[in-house]
Amino acid sequence: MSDAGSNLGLDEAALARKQQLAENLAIAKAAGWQKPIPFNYDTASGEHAGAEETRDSAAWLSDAVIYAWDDEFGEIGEPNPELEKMLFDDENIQRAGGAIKALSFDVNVEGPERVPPVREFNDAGLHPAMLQNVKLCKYEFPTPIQAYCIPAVLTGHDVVAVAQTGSGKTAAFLIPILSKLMGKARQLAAPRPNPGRYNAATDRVRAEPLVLVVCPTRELACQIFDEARRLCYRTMLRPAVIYGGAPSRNQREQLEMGCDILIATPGRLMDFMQNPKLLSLARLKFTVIDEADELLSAGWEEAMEKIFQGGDVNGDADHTYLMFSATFPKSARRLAKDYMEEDTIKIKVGRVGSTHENIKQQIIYVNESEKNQALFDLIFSSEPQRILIFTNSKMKCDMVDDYLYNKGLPVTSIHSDRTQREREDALRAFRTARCPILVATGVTARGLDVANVRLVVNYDLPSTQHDGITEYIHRIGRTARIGNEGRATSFYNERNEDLGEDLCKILIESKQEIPDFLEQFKPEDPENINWHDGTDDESDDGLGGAFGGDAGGFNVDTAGFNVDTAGFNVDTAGFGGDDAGGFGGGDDAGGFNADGGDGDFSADSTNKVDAW
Ligand SMILES: Nc1ncnc2c1ncn2[C@@H]1O[C@H](COP(=O)(O)OP(=O)(O)OP(=O)(O)O)[C@@H](O)[C@H]1O
Repeated sequence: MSDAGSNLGLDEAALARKQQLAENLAIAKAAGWQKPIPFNYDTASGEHAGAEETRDSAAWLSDAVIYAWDDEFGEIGEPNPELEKMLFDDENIQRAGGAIKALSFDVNVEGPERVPPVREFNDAGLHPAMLQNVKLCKYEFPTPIQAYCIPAVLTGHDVVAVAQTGSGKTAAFLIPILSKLMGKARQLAAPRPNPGRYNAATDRVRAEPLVLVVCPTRELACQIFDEARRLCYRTMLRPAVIYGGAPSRNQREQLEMGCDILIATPGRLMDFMQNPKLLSLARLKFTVIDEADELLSAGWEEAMEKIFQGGDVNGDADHTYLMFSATFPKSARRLAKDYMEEDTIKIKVGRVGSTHENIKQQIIYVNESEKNQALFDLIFSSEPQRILIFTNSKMKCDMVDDYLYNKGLPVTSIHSDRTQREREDALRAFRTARCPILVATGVTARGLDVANVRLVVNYDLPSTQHDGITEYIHRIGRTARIGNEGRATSFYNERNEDLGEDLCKILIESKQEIPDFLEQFKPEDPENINWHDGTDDESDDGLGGAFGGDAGGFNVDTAGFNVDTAGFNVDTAGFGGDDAGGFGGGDDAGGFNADGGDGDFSADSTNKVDAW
């Protein structure tokens, strides 16, 4: 065939593709989907444009604006209406939904002293600035994990806390920690230039944070930073975030202005820890390990060692450690014990690794070769909505993205081979619904909090070799957050039989329908499920059995619990006021008894009621 002939062939094929795309676009449009926005990799990738050059068009998340404190301010800084609007009134912020009751589980607390739950933020003894910020966030009531974590942090003991996805764990640690520091920031914080008159040439300082929050993914780090920006509003506490993939220079510049709350991914943290002129951890009062079971799993050992006892990390007893997650398999719990104090307070909401009924889970049988069509049918079976689709490999992720794009749908994708610029842009497009469909690998499963994700699709179910049911719980937890409702549809076939049993158990536990093809995996006694990962096995979990069945620890009956009559006095409980530094709030709170009794607390008591 001549060159001209082959060109003609190509042109025809290209023309046919164009026509097909136009037809697909028309179908998608008729179904209500907006036009897809192609992602321009040429201009956005680091190689072509250079990370620094694209800064003005799309700032790195680490450069997001924080409240500018002025040393002339009194206890609480002047309001900044523009920033306030940006931080608290963004239409894309997640808001609590009406189905909040589903997050109500038995709360099991174990520790050396009584932890009196707080039913209202007003009663939690929070610093006035924190209380204001909580109101601006539109948080009306503490979630169960917050109700117990706020007072638990007050006791000064280490804390391990486990609660379902989307139940407000980030605020559960940030609110008490930051509130506590607000009353003492002037004494505790390292000297730093007055931000109002900062001169980068002469005023740079070493960052000496009081709080370190470590989490496994960059996206999650930025999200925690966002929450910290909100909760530090109008205070002198300066949050900063450091994470891989984005230019170190920007992050270094932020640290050089001073930093009280450092949110970090482990790799970048270790890099920066090597430069003692830039970062010192000697002042740390709190270290939080978020998604702790992930960070305690293989691959992160070196980072964890350094964070717990490396370099100049404050090794004094006034340094409190906290660990949080929605899942905590037994293997991770054993490791956690090596790092935590003996008298750690352990809080679990419901069964460790469980999920809630607000997620309507559906498992459908789909052969590998039919998955694209099944996905198409699923997407078009309901109104346009925000959808998150998980695949097990980067290649599949790209393939599904291309497939949906060619079907005329507004889709984008994210995985670990993408540059950080691409990752941030994809997530921004998803958050703002410019691209309401996001295809992702597991990298984004943990922690991601995007408002209004109505449907999660497991195009591939996670294999048991890659965290199986634990990853499933985190993935489906991207929908139905904080009292909202959502659906999680998973494509199942014979390749997923390894997951069948656990899947079946989760469906039973969360009162979902069991499809026929999973009947074979039904446990003999559905009322009494045995979780092989040890979540219901309290023996030898390294944490004193705290995360086992009901017999370990105690259940506090919050239904019959009345803060006022129970004699709990917030003023003496430690937070706020002049005495804000007295982390011995637990001493006073120790006399508190949830049943209004004599305060003779016993860790074995099993007063059972539900929270929230
Ligand atoms: N008390 C509250 N009232 C209303 N909304 C809240 C409250 N506390 C937190 N939120 C919001 O709930 C959402 C989910 O919180 P968060 O991301 O901390 O959940 P999580 O428990 O850490 O979930 P995951 O396990 O998936 O990481 C966030 O958007 C947060 O702003």
